[in-house]
Amino acid sequence: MLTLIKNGYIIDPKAKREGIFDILIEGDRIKRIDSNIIPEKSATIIDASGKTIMPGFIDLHVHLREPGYEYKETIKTGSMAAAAGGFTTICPMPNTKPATDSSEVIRWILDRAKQEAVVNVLPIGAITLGQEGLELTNMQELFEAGAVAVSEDGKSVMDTALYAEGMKLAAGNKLPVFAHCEDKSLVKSGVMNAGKKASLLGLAGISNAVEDIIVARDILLAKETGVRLHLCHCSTRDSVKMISLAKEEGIKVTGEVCPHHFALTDEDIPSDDSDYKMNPPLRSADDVEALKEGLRDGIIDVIATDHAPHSEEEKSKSMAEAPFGIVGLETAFSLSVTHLVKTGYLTPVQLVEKLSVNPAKILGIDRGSISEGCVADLVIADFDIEYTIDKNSFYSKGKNTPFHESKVIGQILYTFVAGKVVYQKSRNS
Ligand SMILES: NC(=O)N[C@@H](CC(=O)O)C(=O)O
Ligand SMILES: [Zn+2]
Ligand SMILES: [Zn+2]
Repeated sequence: MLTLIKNGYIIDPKAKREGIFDILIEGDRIKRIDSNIIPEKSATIIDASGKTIMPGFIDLHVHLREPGYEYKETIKTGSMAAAAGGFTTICPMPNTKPATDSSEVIRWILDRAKQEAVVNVLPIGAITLGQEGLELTNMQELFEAGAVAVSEDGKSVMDTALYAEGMKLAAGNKLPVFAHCEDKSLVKSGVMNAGKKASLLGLAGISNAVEDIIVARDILLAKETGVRLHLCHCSTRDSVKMISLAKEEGIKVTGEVCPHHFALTDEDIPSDDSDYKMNPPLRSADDVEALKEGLRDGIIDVIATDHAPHSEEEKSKSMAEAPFGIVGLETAFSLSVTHLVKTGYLTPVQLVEKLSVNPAKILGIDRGSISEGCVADLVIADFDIEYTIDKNSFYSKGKNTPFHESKVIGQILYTFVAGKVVYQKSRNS
């Protein structure tokens, strides 16, 4: 099986290739990259003139909800949403039911993904049993079963001594720790950023200190234990500052920002609407500016979605009652192009670094490039097309997004995983 993608503009920072080329795909691999390829055998031809070709995106932070919460999302539907968003590899967090805290659950997810997923699924194991914060998981067992990282996402490990022990075990097994930073004792009943807007809406606030205190703690623990620390969904100016300081000191820390945190501020929350409720919350304009500058300056390494689907019934409740989380896989690229590339914060090359090259590096996987001989995980996108986001067109079961009917720029046209088209934009979407 041959596929020839003609005249696309390749952006591949890892291979230092940028320009218009043809790509010949044979089976699951990239066979040739050159100008004007004429295949020996008959090939399916895709005209990519005027379009951009990038290595497939890698999302370090998704919630696929399986096992246990299949009414919110399944590995199958989550993977289809990923494909539609240009993501060819996704890492599901362990807050499932049961939690991903044993080799059995890791193997079950991998098995299910092999049968049903249209993209690569690399699971993240829990740090404590049942994510209860009391007893560490067997990280060697998780690693051997296929976990690519450990995390307690959904909450922090609040017992600092236990966490330090966990970090040492993770480091010993070459597993990075993906940290959700939230001091539970400070949150109380908070549902949105503490500030003027929260007071105006009469809702309880979540201060920046809730995140910043644990970011500081976790960086210090990483310094002491030598673990590779990846900070999930950073939302505050001080998180960016602390990551910058830690990097200057040579501590092995990386940072991630989610599209909603750079696309919206707390002032954009129109009313008591739980489609604007996520953890951490939408922050102030000053924080948003710091996140965008952090991305621009290379302090923030990764854009990840924290795709967190919930049912319509759950999200029809008020801010105070509904669960935290919004979907993100199908809007991440457009929001990034609209709010980072078109506004001059990131070049398209830097965007590919944040969405593909750096995540691959953090996972230590052989992805994030489209060179000859590589597995053909790639996307074809249009950086200039304008469209209106429609949540009803999502492949995800979750429709919980604050971006429904938002006008954005940039769209995914094709997604290839191992040489196969797993998503193709239909003419009227
Ligand atoms: N981000 C969220 O608001 N929710 C996530 C949990 C998490 O990422 O902490 C979820 O699992 O729903
Ligand atoms: Zn989290
Ligand atoms: Zn999460």
